[in-house]
Amino acid sequence: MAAIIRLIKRGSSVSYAARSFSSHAPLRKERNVQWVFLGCPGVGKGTYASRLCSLLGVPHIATGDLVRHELSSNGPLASQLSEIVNQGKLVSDEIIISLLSKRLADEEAKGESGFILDGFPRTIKQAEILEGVTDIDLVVNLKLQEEALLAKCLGRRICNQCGGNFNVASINIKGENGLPGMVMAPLLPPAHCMSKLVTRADDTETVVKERLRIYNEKSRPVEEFYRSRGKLLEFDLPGGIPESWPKLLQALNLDDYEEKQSAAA
Ligand SMILES: Nc1ncnc2c1ncn2[C@@H]1O[C@H](COP(=O)(O)OP(=O)(O)O)[C@@H](O)[C@H]1O
Repeated sequence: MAAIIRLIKRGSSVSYAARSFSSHAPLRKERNVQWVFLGCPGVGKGTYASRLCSLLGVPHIATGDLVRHELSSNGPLASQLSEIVNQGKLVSDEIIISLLSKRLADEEAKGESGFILDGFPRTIKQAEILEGVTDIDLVVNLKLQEEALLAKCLGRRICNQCGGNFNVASINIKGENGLPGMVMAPLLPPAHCMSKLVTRADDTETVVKERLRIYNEKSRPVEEFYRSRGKLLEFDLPGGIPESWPKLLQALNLDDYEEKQSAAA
């Protein structure tokens, strides 16, 4: 990880580790996974990436969380960032890479290796910088239809005490025009979080629509970047967590990994 931090900081294009994972190969032991989660706002990158991180024992690094942490701690970049984030725009590559480098350095100091990146890279420039400094094994592209994305963002609630992520939306989209229907039950918080729920300032209808527009303009090309390198695993979410999680594990060849982990525990 040290090499990644140094090189990300330098913006160098030196290549780092050897390739070690293809989407259908079993997990190898030499180093932990280095995966990326792509997908539109509201698709559930954070939910599925953090579950996989717990399963695989790697840090979950979400650049959106790094930005929100900088905002809430009133760091030197806070006022500049709040304006950008609350308009649904992207933070500059320079600022994101500086926040990410700091986080990677912290993980390294804790002796962590491997990672799942969530929300990075989001531009071709970020993807090129990342490619210049380390080998990404696999990129998971989570997909949901736009109607569900909007409903999920508007229904998202966060507990301001424990940080838990919940969703009050009850989604029931009828199948039409060749698109499948979709039912997603709300993900309600436990009673002790109920009175502490907050909504993200950028989860309003206008800002979510702008974030979706920006995703299509700036981040959609990142999918092609990884598709052309044979690293993209497309995953259409079939519903909420109960339906999607087992299918995602299957797609990642991790379905019996979860059983082995619980048996070993
Ligand atoms: N890689 C990135 N590049 C630029 N801006 C970013 C990046 N990651 C996060 N941000 C900023 O933080 C905001 C919140 O990010 P995130 O929680 O990942 O949101 P989303 O739900 O839109 O995927 C983004 O709208 C953007 O302003």
